[in-house]
Amino acid sequence: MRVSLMQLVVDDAEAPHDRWNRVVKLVEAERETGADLIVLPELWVAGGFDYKSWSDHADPIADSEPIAALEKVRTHEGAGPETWLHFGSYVERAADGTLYNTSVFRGPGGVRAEYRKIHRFGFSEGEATLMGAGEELVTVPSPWGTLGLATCYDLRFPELFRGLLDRGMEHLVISSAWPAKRIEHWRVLLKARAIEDQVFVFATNCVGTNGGVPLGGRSAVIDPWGNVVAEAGTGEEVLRVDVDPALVAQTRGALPVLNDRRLR
Ligand SMILES: O=C(O)CCC(=O)C(=O)O
Repeated sequence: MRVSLMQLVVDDAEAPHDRWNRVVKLVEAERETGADLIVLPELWVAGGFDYKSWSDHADPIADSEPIAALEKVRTHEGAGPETWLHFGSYVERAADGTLYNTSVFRGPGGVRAEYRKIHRFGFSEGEATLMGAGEELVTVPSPWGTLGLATCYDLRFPELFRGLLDRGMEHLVISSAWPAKRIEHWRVLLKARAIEDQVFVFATNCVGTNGGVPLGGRSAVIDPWGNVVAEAGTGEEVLRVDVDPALVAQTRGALPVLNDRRLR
């Protein structure tokens, strides 16, 4: 399984429209490398910390221009072959007007999943006041095993991942806009989730300064034993990694700690 984590610059100096046009070309080039799964970061169109602009860049998922443009890339304009693509998250405007931080996932044969971020970051501002909270855990069946979806701040809430585990998660896909200031938390928690749930972790972050907040990069692939298979730096880059999904079952067989869970 070849995974491409696209660590994007999401900077105040670039207009969202220019950014998504640029990223569509990057994803097209990445598709040509033979990636099985491409993963983009959180809120990379509007910017994870540019709260004030969120409403200007919000759409129902079905009406989003950037998502439609990427869907064309993903499907070779409908002519196939189709790539598996985690579009990252988007400011979704729901039918009742509520905004959500929604991850959009598409795969061949009509695989579609949307995950509304459950834990909103910001305490008394930002997401916590401007967006609705998702309520549903989302897993996606794939040829490589069941993928669990999570977004950024969710990483701090281990019970979410136990819930995904109970729904069959074998690989965790996380899309983020995690600040540089707390990047050591990110690195430790990614490893913790891989070790405690015995999953591959595919985690894509942003870089650049958004809404005045420097973002930390360090996108990473962690194996189910907790080894860092690959880690990005602090600039724009694609982390392109081949992994063996069978390592999840091997790890769970060699160290069957999940069988000893008592509290559910
Ligand atoms: O938990 C953190 O430190 C960062 C979370 C965050 O930036 C987010 O969820 O957007």
